[in-house]
Order: sequence, then C-alpha cells, then structure tokens
Amino acid sequence: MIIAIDGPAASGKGTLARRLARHFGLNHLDTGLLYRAVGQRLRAAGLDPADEAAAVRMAETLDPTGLDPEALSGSAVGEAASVVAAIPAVRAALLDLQRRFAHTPPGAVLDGRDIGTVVCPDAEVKLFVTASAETRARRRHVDDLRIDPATAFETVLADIQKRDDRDSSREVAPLAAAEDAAVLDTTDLDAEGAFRAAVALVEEAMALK
Ligand SMILES: Nc1ncnc2c1ncn2[C@@H]1O[C@H](COP(=O)(O)OP(=O)(O)OP(=O)(O)O)[C@@H](O)[C@H]1O
Ligand SMILES: Nc1ccn([C@@H]2O[C@H](COP(=O)(O)O)[C@@H](O)[C@H]2O)c(=O)n1
Repeated sequence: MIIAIDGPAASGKGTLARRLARHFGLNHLDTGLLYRAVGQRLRAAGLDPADEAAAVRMAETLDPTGLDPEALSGSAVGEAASVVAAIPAVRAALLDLQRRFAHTPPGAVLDGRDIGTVVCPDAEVKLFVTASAETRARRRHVDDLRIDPATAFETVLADIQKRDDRDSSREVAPLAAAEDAAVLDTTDLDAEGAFRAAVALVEEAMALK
C-alpha cells in the first residue's frame, strides 16, 4: 500500500505520516528532507539556492540515506529548499528515488507537496492535510522558540505564507491537492484527533478498493 500525503508548510503532514506508517507497518519518507538537503548543501558551499546548475549538481549527487531532520530543520533551510524545489531539473533528479522508495515492499507513506499528483499518482490513498496559516504558524512558532527564544510569531507567519505562495505558484509540480485526495483540515484538531481522522480516511479508501 502507498499512502500519499501532501499539504502546506507545518500542516502536520510529517507528524501524521510517521504515525500512519507505524500504524500500518509501512516505510516512511519525508520528501521535504530531500529538498532541504539540497538547499543546505548549497548554503554550506556559500552558493545561491537559485543557482540552477549548482542546485542540479547537488540534487544529482545527493545521498538520501541518513539525512538528519534536526540538522535540516529551521526556516532558512526551508526557504532555500523552496527555491531549489522550483527548479524543474532538481525535481527530475529526485523523482526516481522517491518512486523506488514508494514501491519497495511493504509499501510506504510519503509526505510532501506533489506526492499524490506527480510522485505517486497511483497511490491507493491520498490525503491533503491542511490548516489555517495562523494555526500552522502557531505550531511552528512553538518549534522555533526551542531553537531561538527570540523568534517572533509574525516572522514565522510571514515565512510560512511566503513559502506557501512560492510552492503553490511554481510551474512544475506545484503544491496542490490531487483530484482524488481526501482533504483533512486539522485547524481544530489536535495531533491525536488528526491521526484518528486520517486512520478512518485510509480505512474508508481501502474498503472501496
Ligand atoms: N494536529 C495538530 N495539532 C497541533 N499540533 C500539531 C498537529 N499536527 C502537528 N503538530 C505540531 O505542529 C508542528 C508541525 O508539524 P509537522 O512538522 O508534522 O508539519 P509538516 O507539515 O510536516 O511541516 P513541514 O512542512 O515543515 O515539513 C510540530 O511541532 C507538530 O508536533
Ligand atoms: N514533495 C516535496 C517536498 C518538499 N518540497 C519543497 O521543500 C520545501 C521544504 O519542505 P518541508 O516539507 O520540509 O517544509 C517546501 O517548502 C517545498 O518547496 C517540494 O517542493 N516537494
């Protein structure tokens, strides 16, 4: 079984994907980490994330094993990831490995922006996880305060909105719900409520197969 989970920044898709993978005995891939790793490699080399040739080189030579979510967290890396993710050749370089992961037994939960639309259009289950920008920023602000206690809520909200705008408006594989995705709005759900709702949606989708 392949479960595709897409949604905007800080919507809770990663949290949900990890729990669903555990619950259904599937592998899990946070595809945002791939774009974050490319962005981070460019930053570490002192290069501009918009440098297309360098970004493609970094994507083509990326070792996807052992990426450290902690080291790749943070808004600066997220911003760089969003810039490299708008480059079609970067996306092309990362496509095969995502598909291979998805199709490796026993199956997988992948979360990102284009899983249901591009990476795994034939996924048995597709969820589009969302929440209001203010709610998402409040959740991410809690994360960011642990790294920098001086982080302002308004900065987190502005970063999220900027990233959403870029991810939704790019020409290739924009952030969008697949036509056959079930939309799960978690604005008024805590993580446990979102998980229960998602399990029900997965079981409903599988019962129809
Ligand atoms: N339903 C929920 N209610 C409250 N907090 C939540 C909920 N789901 C996730 N969170 C918290 O919100 C924050 C963002 O969640 P998470 O990292 O899963 O989002 P994401 O969509 O994967 O983010 P990114 O786009 O950065 O990959 C985390 O601190 C997580 O614990
Ligand atoms: N399938 C995906 C996954 C991610 N991106 C881009 O990477 C950025 C960081 O992703 P997070 O999930 O870790 O926030 C994101 O803003 C996207 O630009 C993508 O394009 N496709």
